[in-house]
Amino acid sequence: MDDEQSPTATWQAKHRELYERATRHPFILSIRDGTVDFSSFKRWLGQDYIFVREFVPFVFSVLLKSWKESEIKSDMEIIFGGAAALSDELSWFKNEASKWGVDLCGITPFTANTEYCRFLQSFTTLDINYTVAATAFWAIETVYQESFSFCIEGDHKTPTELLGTCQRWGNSDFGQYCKSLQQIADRCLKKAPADVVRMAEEVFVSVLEHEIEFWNMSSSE
Ligand SMILES: Cc1ncc(CO)c(N)n1
Repeated sequence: MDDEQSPTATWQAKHRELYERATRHPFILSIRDGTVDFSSFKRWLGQDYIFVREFVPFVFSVLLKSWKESEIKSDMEIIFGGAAALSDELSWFKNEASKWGVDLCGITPFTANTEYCRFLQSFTTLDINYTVAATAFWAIETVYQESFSFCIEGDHKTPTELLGTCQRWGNSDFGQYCKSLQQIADRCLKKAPADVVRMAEEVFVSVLEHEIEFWNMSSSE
């Protein structure tokens, strides 16, 4: 991919510090170096289950926008692939939670989670256009991909019990899927008017901030 032509790659470079705080968070580094506190992991697991449940209507709203607004048929198929995988993902959370003794029914979302979920909900209205929603979708998935792939590459000391979790988002198929989402976002952004591009950049920054708060919430007592 030609980075100079990619608005999303430009933003990754422009907001590098924030981007690294989201994708190389101390919580992720602690998984990779094996010092992670398992009670933090369990907190993350329960909170992320709540998040993914809210992510379902968000992803379907992006799907609906792609069906209405995109001229490229493959967009809908890529997004539908992501949407369809969420059913399996929710089952994975339930299975993982029972392995760790986390009761998913008794979980109350923390503030950072509630705020992130409210942010997701704000995209489901029809006045948010496809370009902005697709940018948010790409950013949300990519933070997890870059974070968890880092835990399984190089000479990591990721605890065996956490390898499945890291592979779920860190595997190369998920990486390829994120690249497809990036191509969708870039193609839309290149022909979008300036105010839409500006809004998409703000959304990208907001996603990074929400992701950092989500990791903070998971790793703090
Ligand atoms: C907080 C958060 N961000 C991104 C993803 C990726 O789907 C997730 N599961 N949770």
